[in-house]
Amino acid sequence: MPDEDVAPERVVASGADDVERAAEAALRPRRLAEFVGQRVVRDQLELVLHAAIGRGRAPDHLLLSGPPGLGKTTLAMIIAAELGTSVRVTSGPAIQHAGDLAAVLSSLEEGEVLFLDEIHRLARPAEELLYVAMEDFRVDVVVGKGPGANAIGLTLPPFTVVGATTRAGLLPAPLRDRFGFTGHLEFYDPDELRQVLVRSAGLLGVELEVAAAVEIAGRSRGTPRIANRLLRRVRDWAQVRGDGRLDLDAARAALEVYEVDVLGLDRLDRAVLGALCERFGGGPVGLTTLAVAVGEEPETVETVAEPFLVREGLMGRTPRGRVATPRAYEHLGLATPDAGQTLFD
Ligand SMILES: Nc1ncnc2c1ncn2[C@@H]1O[C@H](COP(=O)(O)OP(=O)(O)OP(=O)(O)O)[C@@H](O)[C@H]1O
Repeated sequence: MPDEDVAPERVVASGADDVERAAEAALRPRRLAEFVGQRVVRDQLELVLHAAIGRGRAPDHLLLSGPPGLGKTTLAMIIAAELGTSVRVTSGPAIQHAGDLAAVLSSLEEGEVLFLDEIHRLARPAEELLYVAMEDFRVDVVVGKGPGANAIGLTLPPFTVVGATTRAGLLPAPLRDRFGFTGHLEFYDPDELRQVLVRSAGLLGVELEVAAAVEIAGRSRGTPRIANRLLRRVRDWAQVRGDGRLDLDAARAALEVYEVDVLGLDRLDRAVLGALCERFGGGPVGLTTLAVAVGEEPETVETVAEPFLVREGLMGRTPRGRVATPRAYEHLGLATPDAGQTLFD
């Protein structure tokens, strides 16, 4: 799970736990043509892949970057499918020692894709081993221990690393430079999310009315993972409390139960924003003070609530602390401080 997602139980958290990943697997598009949105990256990838297929060679190593839940894992699987090859999956945190990576690398078949999720979290020795493997298709395996230890160089068959990262900026330059292509995934617009939802509903075998799809899409924070999760919650509501139909009423009622508002804010987001506007007069206020006011750890406020609030233009970060924007007051149905002053001046 990406490190910024510390609260997987939030219905709007952008990360996923293992149970959810299993549910997601069934909804993954399998080919590039089924992958909704991300027109630029899709276009670029199509070129890279078709050129490699035409030459009968493994393509350059490919890096995918962007926030959690936008489709990096999905694209890695699609890349392997388009190349007609298999994919081996591992991640930075799963590789404890360089030897773990050497074992994976030396078992790769010709043309295989190695998907390295959260590549920015690889330990240094493993990273160095990866440089050599990516550049020279070679891995040095140390046999024995102490003074009698011997490094044996193994030649690897050509393969393609697909790296995924939520923090491209954290990748050391030598590692970044070994990728021949970097695709940046962007947040999806509501119409793209609506298409994701319609496709997912079809796969789940439920009928989703257009108005309900639009409603869910608008509250999904630009993220297909969240859209699919909200769809499953709406389906639950329709089954248990409704008449089974996924219509606008069901969508609104379910999202109210899960306290996801019209912008996709949940209870924590609103608590942070409410404290900022009402208790601190719109700020500026320090992160720690703000976190204490809502009974959360500063890290949770900073990594879970804040990025979306800033992206939505509801909160600003200044050198003196966090500030609420006029849009925040408007969203919470509060009078802006300026409007208040005009009343009493
Ligand atoms: N473009 C898309 N079209 C349709 N479904 C998508 C698309 N992108 C993502 N999804 C769906 O969203 C879910 C999450 O996608 P995925 O696991 O690929 O995200 P991720 O970027 O790898 O996230 P993480 O960084 O947390 O691993 C999956 O169920 C996937 O099917």
